[in-house]
Amino acid sequence: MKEIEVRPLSRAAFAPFGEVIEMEGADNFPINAGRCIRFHDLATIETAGEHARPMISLFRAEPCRLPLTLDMVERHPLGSQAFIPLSDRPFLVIVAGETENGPAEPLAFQTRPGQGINIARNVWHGVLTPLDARSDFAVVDRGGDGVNLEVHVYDKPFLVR
Ligand SMILES: NC(=O)N[C@@H](O)C(=O)O
Ligand code: NI
Repeated sequence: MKEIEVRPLSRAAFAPFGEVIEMEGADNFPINAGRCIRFHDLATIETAGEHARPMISLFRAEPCRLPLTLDMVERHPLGSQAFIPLSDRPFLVIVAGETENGPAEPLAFQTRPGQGINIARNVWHGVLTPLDARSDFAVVDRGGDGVNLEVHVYDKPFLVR
């Protein structure tokens, strides 16, 4: 199996696939008479199609251990999908570019504690994958009519390590 090395998540590396949601390096300003700092406009929620609307859900996801065999990615043609951790545990982020024959070889990132992501509309990604323990996330993605899930199974799986 081809091996995919996990790298630290960074705004620059993730930029082709979406945004990193974190305070570090973010535009910020005080509000509420200085009692709160707003880390402003970290990501854009995309929604398309009939009756499209942004929605908020909570996910409780089971962990995986590395190395991980990856054989599937998915994408949401009608909207973005943001995962914001409610714990300080890291999670695995798998994304892939597009080729004329479907998803490219995937890239794998590990978040630092507190980092979240917003996967842009129609970007191939692995499903939510905590690493250390069952973890809870706030998820912001698209509600509405139509099919918002496309799945691709790779001919040959990858070993993410
Ligand atoms: N299916 C679902 O809501 N979650 C996936 O899209 C995922 O990316 O984890
Ligand atoms: Ni998804």
